[in-house]
Amino acid sequence: MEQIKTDLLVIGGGSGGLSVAAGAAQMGADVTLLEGHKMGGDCLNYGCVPSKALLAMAKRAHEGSTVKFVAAKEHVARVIATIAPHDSVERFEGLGVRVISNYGTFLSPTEVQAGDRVITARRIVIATGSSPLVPPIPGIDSVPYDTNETIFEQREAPGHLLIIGGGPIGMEMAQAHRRLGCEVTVIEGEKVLGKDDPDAAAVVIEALRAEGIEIAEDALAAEIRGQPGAIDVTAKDGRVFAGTHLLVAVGRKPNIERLNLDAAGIETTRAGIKVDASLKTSNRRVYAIGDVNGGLQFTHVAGYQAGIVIRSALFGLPAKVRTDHIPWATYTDPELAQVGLTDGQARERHGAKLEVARFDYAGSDRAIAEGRTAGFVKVMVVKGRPVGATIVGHQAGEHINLWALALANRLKMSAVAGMVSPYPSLGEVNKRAAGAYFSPRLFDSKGVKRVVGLVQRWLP
Ligand SMILES: Cc1cc2nc3c(=O)[nH]c(=O)nc-3n(C[C@H](O)[C@H](O)[C@H](O)COP(=O)(O)OP(=O)(O)OC[C@H]3O[C@@H](n4cnc5c(N)ncnc54)[C@H](O)[C@@H]3O)c2cc1C
Ligand SMILES: NC(=O)c1ccc[n+]([C@@H]2O[C@H](COP(=O)([O-])OP(=O)(O)OC[C@H]3O[C@@H](n4cnc5c(N)ncnc54)[C@H](O)[C@@H]3O)[C@@H](O)[C@H]2O)c1
Repeated sequence: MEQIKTDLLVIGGGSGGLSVAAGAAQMGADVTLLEGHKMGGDCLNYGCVPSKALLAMAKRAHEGSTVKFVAAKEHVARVIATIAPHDSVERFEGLGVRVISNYGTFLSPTEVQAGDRVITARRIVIATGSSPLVPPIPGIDSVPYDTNETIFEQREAPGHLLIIGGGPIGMEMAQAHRRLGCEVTVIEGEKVLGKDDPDAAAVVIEALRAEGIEIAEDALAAEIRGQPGAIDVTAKDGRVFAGTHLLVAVGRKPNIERLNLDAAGIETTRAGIKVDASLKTSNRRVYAIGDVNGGLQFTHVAGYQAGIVIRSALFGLPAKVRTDHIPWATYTDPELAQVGLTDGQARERHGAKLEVARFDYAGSDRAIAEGRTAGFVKVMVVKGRPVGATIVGHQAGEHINLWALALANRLKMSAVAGMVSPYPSLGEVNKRAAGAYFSPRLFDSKGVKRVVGLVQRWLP
């Protein structure tokens, strides 16, 4: 066995692991990175990148271009190949990282084996991500099915795609496939996009239904029967959904099987590896970031957590994660984006102190000009500061950036209201929402009217 001593060992070369490795190596640490499968992890190979590339082709088809299903999939492969060099072994070796293309397994609290090498590290970061959860629904193994790990490889268009799960993966894939000419049925056990504001989710659901997607809620998949090309999913309440192909998108499970965490004294919960606010596991020299710790499962969260670990592991500085400023977006058309608390969560937390400012896309001249009037901005405000924002509508994922900035820096509503937005930009919806917060104070106030009356009497 070859023995390696390193400052920082990173296990997993996806969104989180690559961010830690690149940052730490460029700051002068001796860094070793283990990746057992594909550099770039889920986001590049089976997640964000292929899903957005497929949605982009689907959008073109929806707008009238002729897009063959196979051509859309080739576009997906090209996009991955274009981005891949950025996450490649070569690039990371160029940054000074020792990359080992193998899976890591703990031998002890400070040693990890990868193939025929044993690595001892001062600090270890676990960033092994998550995998699709495939629940043991009776009959599931009797039919072929896809997950996010296989669907982007399929070159043949499904005639009728059944999707179990109406979360972000289910809804993005539903719209992409529908727009590329497939029949699509979404079978959701509870509520579609259930982690989001229900009024906002309703806007997405209505738009997708209008495009011909069948969406069934409160339809927990309980049994699957059939054969290749003819699949039936039966819901708990007896409803039967028939299709030709099946996609399972019902959530994630943490990638911990290969790690032998017991040998390292690392505790887990059902969601993933247990971490404290500084992302340390129950073994104080080991951190866990990204999907594997079972928190919010997004690429930008893995990247944010990488920064926290660098601060703590490289500089020995105290660093704690925040979650109150984390945004997310579902890239259906219309998009749905959130940062901070939803209306429901804010009401529960702040009660009567909560004020909700709302502006509808229908009031935006640009949205009218573009024919994109479905949607709204809702801002949850407590004592003059936003504590959450929900946007559903055209480019909501872009517009949420402003509120992400406001929440990250604890800005006041007056900061957004004081911004001058170019007219007629769609982003003006944010300023108008801030305006909606102040307008009752300005226009419905007897005090303001009295002051204006007085001043007008005395002004020359
Ligand atoms: C279809 C889909 C669409 C998505 N879209 C978005 C989106 O639009 N925006 C967004 O923010 N997020 C999106 N996500 C979520 C995003 O992909 C994840 O949150 C992100 O990839 C998590 O990063 P990570 O570093 O934790 O894990 P990953 O990126 O998955 O990386 C983990 C890596 O660790 C490797 N590994 C596992 N075990 C070991 C081991 N023992 N030793 C060595 N290596 C190991 C794996 O091979 C993998 O490469 C999407 C996910 C899916 C599935
Ligand atoms: N745009 C984005 O940022 C984006 C896109 C895709 C995925 N992601 C990330 O990946 C994660 C996983 O996505 P996901 O959509 O798989 O998971 P999810 O947990 O968000 O949604 C899964 C859905 O499946 C439903 N479900 C579970 N069991 C069921 C059953 N037996 N029958 C019918 N429905 C059932 C659940 O009620 C839930 O609504 C997301 O939470 C998110 O963190 C992000």
